[in-house]
Amino acid sequence: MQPVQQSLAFETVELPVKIIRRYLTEKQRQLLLDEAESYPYSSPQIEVYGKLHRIPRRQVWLADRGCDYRYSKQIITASPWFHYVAWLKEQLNSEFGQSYNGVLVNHYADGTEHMGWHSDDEPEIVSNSDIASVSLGDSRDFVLKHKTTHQKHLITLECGDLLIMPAGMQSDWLHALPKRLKSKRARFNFTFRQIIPNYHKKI
Ligand SMILES: O=C(O)CCC(=O)C(=O)O
Ligand SMILES: [Fe+2]
Repeated sequence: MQPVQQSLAFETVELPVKIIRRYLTEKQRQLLLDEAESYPYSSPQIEVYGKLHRIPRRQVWLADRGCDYRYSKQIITASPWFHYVAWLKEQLNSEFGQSYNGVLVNHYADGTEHMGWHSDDEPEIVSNSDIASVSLGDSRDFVLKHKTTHQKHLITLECGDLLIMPAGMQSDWLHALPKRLKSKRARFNFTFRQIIPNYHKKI
């Protein structure tokens, strides 16, 4: 038989991030989901154009002692690590040659909860470190937008997926987790970061 001639022209799109689908096994997903139900979350108020608003999700910052984080003009003190998330941090550090010392865990109760456009470019993040993002629970769309060309990418993140945002991409790209009103289930996201210890300590 004659080989079929490929007549379609395929465009290859270079993403600014790397995705590893189903990085966590079913068992690991379950253990981490069960643990994440009991983290000490809160929904702090943040100032947007001079007005205070509660963030539209719950979050907690788990990190090594002294690795406090500043989020929208507020210092978030580190809460201690939990067993499975600490295991995952060690796993990522050894597999990807990183030195993560903190993780921001976001809990979105359903598709009404979301996160607006931003870059993870706080000055306490070690500049040559990647950010590793692990998703659990319901699938949600994650969007990227280039700051000058406005080029956009949409990636549906599913339970157990790992997304790597390489060092340097935050200066060119914004990202967001938009509302998805059809989503009725909860989603957890873990963004592992490397922070300069004691950055916010007054001398
Ligand atoms: O929930 C997500 O996938 C995005 C989280 C995020 O961008 C962040 O924590 O900075
Ligand atoms: Fe982010």
